[in-house]
Amino acid sequence: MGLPHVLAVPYPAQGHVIPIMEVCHCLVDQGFKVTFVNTEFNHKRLLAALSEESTMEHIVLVSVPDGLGPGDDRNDLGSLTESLMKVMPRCLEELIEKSNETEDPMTCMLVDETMGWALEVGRKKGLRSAAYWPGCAQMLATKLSIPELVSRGVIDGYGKLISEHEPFQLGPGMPFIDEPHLIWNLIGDGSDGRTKEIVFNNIVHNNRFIDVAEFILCNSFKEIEEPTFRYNPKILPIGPLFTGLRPSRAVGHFWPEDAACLSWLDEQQPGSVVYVAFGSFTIFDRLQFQEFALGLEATGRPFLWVVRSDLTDSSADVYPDGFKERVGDRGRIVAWAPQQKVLAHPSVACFVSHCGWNSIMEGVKNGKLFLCWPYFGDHFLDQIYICDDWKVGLRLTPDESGIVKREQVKSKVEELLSNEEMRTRASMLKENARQNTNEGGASLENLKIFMNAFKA
Ligand SMILES: O=c1ccn([C@@H]2O[C@H](COP(=O)(O)OP(=O)(O)O[C@H]3O[C@H](CO)[C@@H](O)[C@H](O)[C@H]3O)[C@@H](O)[C@H]2O)c(=O)[nH]1
Repeated sequence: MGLPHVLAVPYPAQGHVIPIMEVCHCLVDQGFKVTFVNTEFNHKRLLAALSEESTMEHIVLVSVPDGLGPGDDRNDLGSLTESLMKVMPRCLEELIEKSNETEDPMTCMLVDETMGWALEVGRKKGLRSAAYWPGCAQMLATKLSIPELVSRGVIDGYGKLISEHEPFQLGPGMPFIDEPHLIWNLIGDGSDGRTKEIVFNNIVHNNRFIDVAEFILCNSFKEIEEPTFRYNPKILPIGPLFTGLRPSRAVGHFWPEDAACLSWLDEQQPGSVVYVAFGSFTIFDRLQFQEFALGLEATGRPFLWVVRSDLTDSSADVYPDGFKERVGDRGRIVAWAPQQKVLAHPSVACFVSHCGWNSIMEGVKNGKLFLCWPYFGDHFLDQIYICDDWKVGLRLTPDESGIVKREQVKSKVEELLSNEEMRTRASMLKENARQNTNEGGASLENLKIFMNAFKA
């Protein structure tokens, strides 16, 4: 008999490809072969960003079209989602059929929950499957509870809160959710004003297939979302994921990592550096970007700042006059960092973050404090967890002109770094995270249950 063979299908976004790739490395360690499907667009980026040292042993990278044209906006998540649903099912079927002619035919699928329809492809082709959700469990539980919320009279059949100004709780102890925090309202409304509707309909559509999945996995752990795991025990936490720390494992970056910043971190004092990164989607306008730069300068602290090539809406040199000369070697700016390694570095004191869930898990497992600056989507809910529930971070809040001013950046960094209670709580979370992924830990046990089942 051939190797157990997984077809891994992430949603085509950086925050989805990385964690699914991490799970795939765990599967490879357990003797699985993996075929990892990217869209053609992302496949090219991923190959171009691979470093020479990193390996993808037993992971075969393949690509399929996303159905969009060469110049189309792939950050328009509504049209991307719609297009994928049209073109990808047939491509996946073909991949499965082709593998049936090899020594190791595909035996199971690991599907991004956002693309639940792919579970149906697997079912038709006789594959076992697991769904993976890269955000917080609470958000997944909300998505899966749409029929319950409709029958409880909380939302209508279009996802609108019936009592608009009354936040609701999905289950006891879970965070309160109001209209703007419903996941289908979080992504904006795209250029044609249809994104909310597309996302809501897509969730309802996906929910029809979730029962096909034998496992629903997510990158979280028991202690940080206990009420949610009680409310929906089908959601199995396997986090925080950790492959990104193994030196030679490629985790699927879309941009080449600037590894030299690790040597720069080695030269800094322990617990001194402000690390700033806003994930793969966030965009700043020029004015806010400059104001923030001046805020970092005003902290007087060493900082490592990820400025992606597309972080600002301006192609010109956007830094304030004389900024780079004034901060000199105290400030290190990179286009893409090896973030997991950066957050594990003892020189890093805190993380100024957009609150993407992967970034949060990476910060939490390293005991870091957060300065939260949510951008869109789940970031606002994640911020509530950090600041109000776990109490390991503070908010950066735009003033009445919609700008986070430099004085606020400076004062919040100081307030954060002088807060001993927060530091103690962050260390406790780090310890919880470690226990979960150590031998005998709940997350590791869940991961093993899933892997052993699919190996059989
Ligand atoms: O310089 C960098 C910056 C980021 N990363 C990595 O990129 C990933 C970014 O993921 P995340 O922090 O979740 O942010 P987004 O890329 O914005 O992720 C999208 O996907 C996530 C999972 O669904 C959601 O939680 C976010 O809201 C959504 O924006 C993380 O693994 C980071 O380690 C790097 O390696 N280097």
